[in-house]
Amino acid sequence: MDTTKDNFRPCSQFASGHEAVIRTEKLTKRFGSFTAVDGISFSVAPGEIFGFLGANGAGKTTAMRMLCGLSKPTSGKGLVAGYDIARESEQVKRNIGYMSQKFSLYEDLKVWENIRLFGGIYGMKTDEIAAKTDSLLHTLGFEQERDALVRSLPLGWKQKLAFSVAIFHEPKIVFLDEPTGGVDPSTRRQFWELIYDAADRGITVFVTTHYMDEAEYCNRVSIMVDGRIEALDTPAELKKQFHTEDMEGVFHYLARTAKRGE
Ligand SMILES: Nc1ncnc2c1ncn2[C@@H]1O[C@H](COP(=O)(O)OP(=O)(O)OP(=O)(O)O)[C@@H](O)[C@H]1O
Repeated sequence: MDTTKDNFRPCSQFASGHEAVIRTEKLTKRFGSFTAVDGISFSVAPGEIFGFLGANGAGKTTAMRMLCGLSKPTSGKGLVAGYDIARESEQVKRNIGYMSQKFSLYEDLKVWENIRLFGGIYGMKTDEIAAKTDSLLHTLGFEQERDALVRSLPLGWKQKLAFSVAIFHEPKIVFLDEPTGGVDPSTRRQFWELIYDAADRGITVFVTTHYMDEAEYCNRVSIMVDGRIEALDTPAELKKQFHTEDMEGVFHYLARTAKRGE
């Protein structure tokens, strides 16, 4: 699939509808007297690719950890896949996939062993994992790498495999925390083709990135500054609103007021 913005699907379908798969209301996280996430409210529709942007220290990872059921909110509410992130965190975890640059595959295991391991962790049955492994390796063009140690793969291949493993159990939502960090633009585009395929199958993609070309690929983008969401709309609308030609301009306009991460 072509990931140029002109070929992208219309965004109007993602206006805040009734059937949001992620919905937050004044979601807040404090560490002592410091407010890392400051009352954020937004919703994400099924199959949407939602970009979650912000400068260093804006609060993205803290917010994402709450949405994944890994950290309890101090106040406010969050529903993910229909479950309350504070009270039903185990159900939340069962209905999502997660990938970050820091936490992904086991380098000392083979490609197929990683697939089996994560399929098991996500609750899939052994025969289902075996049946889907061949088709996954085929889709990725990794048939020859089946028995290779993950350590031996180029970074871009590892990230594609990590993403595929994170959605192997067909979760409702996949959370991606800077999934393409350190990868060259051409490999990043290939990675985004996998994201588009997942979204076409109805999987909602919630992604943080520091790359503004990737922000253009999202259906909608939110931009956090010092714990708050300062802007949220389609890339086209944001550019119009901030009178800039690209997302880089929007981001810098908002991020220049940030007190954190200086
Ligand atoms: N466990 C913690 N205790 C105290 N402060 C924390 C804790 N976790 C995060 N913070 C602070 O909360 C703020 C938001 O951090 P967070 O990691 O969520 O930002 P981020 O937007 O993901 O940044 P980056 O892009 O650099 O990853 C930062 O100032 C950070 O130092």
